[in-house]
Amino acid sequence: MIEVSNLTKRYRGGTAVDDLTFTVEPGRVTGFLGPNGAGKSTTIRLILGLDRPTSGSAMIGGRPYGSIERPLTAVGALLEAGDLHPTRTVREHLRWLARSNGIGERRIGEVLEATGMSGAARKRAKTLSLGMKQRLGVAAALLGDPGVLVLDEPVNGLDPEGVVWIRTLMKRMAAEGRTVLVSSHLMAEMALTAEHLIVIGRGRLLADVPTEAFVASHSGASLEEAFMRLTSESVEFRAGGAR
Ligand SMILES: Nc1ncnc2c1ncn2[C@@H]1O[C@H](COP(=O)(O)OP(=O)(O)OP(=O)(O)O)[C@@H](O)[C@H]1O
Repeated sequence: MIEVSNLTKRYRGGTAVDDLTFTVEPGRVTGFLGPNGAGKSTTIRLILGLDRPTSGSAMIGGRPYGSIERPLTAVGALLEAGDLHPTRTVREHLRWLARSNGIGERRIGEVLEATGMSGAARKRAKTLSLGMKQRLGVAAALLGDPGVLVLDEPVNGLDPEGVVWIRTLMKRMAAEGRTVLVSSHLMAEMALTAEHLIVIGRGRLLADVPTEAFVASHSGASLEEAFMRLTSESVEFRAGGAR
């Protein structure tokens, strides 16, 4: 479970996350939505201890990320700009991560298999396509067999087969009782994947609802239309002029 309580992050230029409180429950895929600049990536970075909150807290299984021993065994994360050593091979990258978390060599083969990357194990990171990098990122997230998965825009760069694969994987992980938080701009994809939604705008919570109820409350509009209506006041910039 992920618990975000009164989380606030201010930068010199303004407030990215503004008194955000929500819980991500295990056993279902939770979609994390919001227009550009809403604060999704900042929230995810705060959950993963990559940045310090100005106030409030983000807990994973009751603990801040930074205090979790062998964090890969508790939380798997896929971030938009994953850092890959360019000349390291796929297997070397996973081995390096596994070692630092006390994870055995056998698990590397398992995650390569699970992500369709077995055939690419000896490829160097710099030669991977965007879709393969995404798959490697997912393999790294799965390494520690974690109970919590946090995925920032995982569909980016994936071809249609990859999109179905990641959707199926997230649903299976949730069905196994794991906590799955996934951010995306692709509403049609979220409608198919997420059972629950957390929507933010300008750093604030706009909705924390089951996907079905969210769409139903917007008189049968598509998720995309419902999202546009909810966030229309919260977009930072709009084509054609002022807010
Ligand atoms: N390191 C930083 N310094 C200053 N401002 C920042 C920093 N990181 C993010 N921001 C600002 O915080 C706000 C939220 O950004 P964030 O990247 O979290 O939004 P997002 O919802 O992930 O956006 P997108 O959908 O475009 O990825 C933006 O206004 C952004 O400019």
